[in-house]
Amino acid sequence: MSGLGTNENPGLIDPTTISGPIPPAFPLTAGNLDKVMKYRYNSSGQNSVIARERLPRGSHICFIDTFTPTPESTWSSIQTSKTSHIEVPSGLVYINHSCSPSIDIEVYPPNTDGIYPNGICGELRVVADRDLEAGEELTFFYPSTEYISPRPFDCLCGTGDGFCIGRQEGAHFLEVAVLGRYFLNRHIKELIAERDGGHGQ
Ligand SMILES: C[S@@+](CC[C@H](N)C(=O)[O-])C[C@H]1O[C@@H](n2cnc3c(N)ncnc32)[C@H](O)[C@@H]1O
Repeated sequence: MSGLGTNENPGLIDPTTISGPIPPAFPLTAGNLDKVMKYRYNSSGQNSVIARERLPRGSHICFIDTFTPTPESTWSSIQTSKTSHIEVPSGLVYINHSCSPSIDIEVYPPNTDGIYPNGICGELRVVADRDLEAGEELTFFYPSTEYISPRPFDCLCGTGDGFCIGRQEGAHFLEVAVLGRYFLNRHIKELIAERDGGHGQ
């Protein structure tokens, strides 16, 4: 998620344009997300999403079934293949980036007609190596979906020097040694392999 492109997500306000809390634009009841998550305004001045209940590592949280294809990457879009992006007009847009994420987002690419089979373009799962605790923020590693983020930002995830990537700009700007710590989507692995002359992950 990121960017300078035109935001086609009606009602969504860029948190960097206003100081202070902005009410979330979407009710969590849409898509029954309220069963598993709640909103919280966090200490970094960002809207965020937290877990309602503890969920075991690797478990399914929800599918992404409410989305709008968008022609270019924006500050709030998610990349679903080398060439496709979606906006999510739901509570999922408030999931922040972390260098020690609590969830993975696996995206499914559209077919050659730009259609997402079964109307689903991705799945949210708890990361494979630790449980998600009740009240813990849902975060994912943005470079796991984004190859080049049009609006980079200084990361406030707080995981500390030596682990936090510092500036989130997309996977293109990260070394394989760093990327290798994370779940990565297929299009990111392929783009990194192309970047590195076929010798990527
Ligand atoms: C789609 S929004 C996520 C929701 C956002 N917190 C909000 O309140 O609307 C993506 C933006 O959130 C901010 N953001 C997300 N994760 C961040 C992080 N770890 N550190 C700093 N800013 C972050 C950045 O401004 C980024 O462009």
